[in-house]
Amino acid sequence: MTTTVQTFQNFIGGKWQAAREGRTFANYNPATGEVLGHFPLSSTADVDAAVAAARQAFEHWRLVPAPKRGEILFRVGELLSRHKEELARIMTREMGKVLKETRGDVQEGIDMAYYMAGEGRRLFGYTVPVELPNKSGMALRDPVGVVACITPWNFPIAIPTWKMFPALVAGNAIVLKPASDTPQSALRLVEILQEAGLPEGVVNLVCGSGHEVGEALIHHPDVAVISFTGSTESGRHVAVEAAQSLKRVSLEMGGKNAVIVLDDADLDLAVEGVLWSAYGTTGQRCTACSRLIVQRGVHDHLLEKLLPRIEQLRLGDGLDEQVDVGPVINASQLEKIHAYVEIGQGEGATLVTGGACAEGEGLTSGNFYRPTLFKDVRPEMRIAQEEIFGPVLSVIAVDTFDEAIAVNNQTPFGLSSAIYTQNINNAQRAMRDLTTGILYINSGTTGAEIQLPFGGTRGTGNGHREAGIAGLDVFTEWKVVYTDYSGKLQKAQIDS
Ligand SMILES: NC(=O)C1=CN([C@@H]2O[C@H](COP(=O)(O)OP(=O)(O)OC[C@H]3O[C@@H](n4cnc5c(N)ncnc54)[C@H](OP(=O)(O)O)[C@@H]3O)[C@@H](O)[C@H]2O)C=CC1
Ligand SMILES: O=C(O)CCC(=O)C(=O)O
Repeated sequence: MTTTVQTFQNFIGGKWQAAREGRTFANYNPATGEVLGHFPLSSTADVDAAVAAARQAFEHWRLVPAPKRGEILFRVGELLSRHKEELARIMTREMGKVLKETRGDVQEGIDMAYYMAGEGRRLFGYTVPVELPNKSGMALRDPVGVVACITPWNFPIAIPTWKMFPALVAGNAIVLKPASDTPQSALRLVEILQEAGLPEGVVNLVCGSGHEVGEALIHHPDVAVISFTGSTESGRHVAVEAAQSLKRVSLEMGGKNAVIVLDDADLDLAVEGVLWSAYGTTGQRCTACSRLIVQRGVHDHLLEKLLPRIEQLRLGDGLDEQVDVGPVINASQLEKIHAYVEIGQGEGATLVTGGACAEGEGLTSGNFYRPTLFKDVRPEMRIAQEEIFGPVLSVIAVDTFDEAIAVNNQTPFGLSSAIYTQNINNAQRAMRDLTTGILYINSGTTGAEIQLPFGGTRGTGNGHREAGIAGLDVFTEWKVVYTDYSGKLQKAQIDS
């Protein structure tokens, strides 16, 4: 039996169309190696067309009252809910994480749609008293223009929605460039936006490589904002290049997140949090826990409890509801993970479990890596400093809480941290002293909610945040308006 593999298109100016040069690329299921579809391998000409369409649409969209823009997003939320299972399955096939997780990914998009729909009736600015009589002053949020959203493969629906929905409710138009590993999820999301009634040109989708499509967006003079999530290496490049034209850039990049377990912790609770934040989503979350900083008093006992749980994790195709851990995204990521395992061994860390590709029934055609645990890791080792983005956890033993705080803070990243303690004083100190964008007390390092700001310190970002009210900032320009209704030149104006 032959099955035909579908060829998909870009979405530009409200029309589905092939790449102008007619090129395509294939996308594969990381659990099975199956070809999922052919997608446009776009060039600068496609980006130019998409930006022109967005630029034109912006002039109308910015004039649509924000509550009406919000109503369209509300419909998007309803459509995403209706298609949740279908979207989750597309995502699991494209990037491998298990259905529970891809359902959660769609749910984040739904939450963001409803949250930003509400912002259509707020978009709060502020008014303050001014110095002169018969004069008022207010600050308003204006849209910025065309926003380029460049997104990674690990949250193929959620992350595009974190960027697009605040940008849209604020009145901007969009060009989305999805990761080459997950174009179909983005394509289906854009179809839903179209079905919800978004006017043509307001959202455009251009598939293709970072080196061609991404570069063309960074350098395009009509792109006002670049909202990027991905690796530190690519993010730094985006920032450097975009600086030439003083483009606004928001960056969400890597993490080296830690769970701290103190001597007074509830160890059963800690095991649960560590297990799922380290190995859930195959460790491929920017918030994944890759360091376990544990006080020596409970070190051995914690590892005794954790090890069997790691070894019991079931690997396989994420479409199987019995599976706990799906594949790694692609072969080059598999190689990178294994190279880090060799680096860890070379540095003198003790490999406790894992450390090899997984074999066995149902695993031979996919990119599976065994959940891996290192102990005797020192904070300065590369496996404790660099982002691996896979199922590898490094255990660092410490003597004191002070030492735990110092170790947590001594990496180039600062996205998410967690602490397990039953002592309120320790929890309060953690809130004060851990230099992290997100802190969890008595739960693991993952599970962000969209109504609060998301992002990190140090090399994780460049100071911006996604989600919550803060998520509107990069997509809006403050405009201050003074109105003088005295009808005459006032004294303070003459004095100044
Ligand atoms: N802090 C956060 O919020 C999050 C951070 N991440 C980080 O993302 C990384 C994993 O994602 P991954 O997709 O591998 O990251 P990449 O940086 O490789 O890719 C991210 C996006 O950037 C594009 N891109 C690549 N090179 C360029 C370029 N020169 N110019 C413009 N765009 C480019 C990619 O396109 P293409 O796919 O075609 O290469 C993709 O769309 C991890 O490091 C992870 O920590 C992930 C999720 C959340
Ligand atoms: O679950 C979370 O903390 C959100 C994670 C996320 O967005 C990511 O890892 O890319």
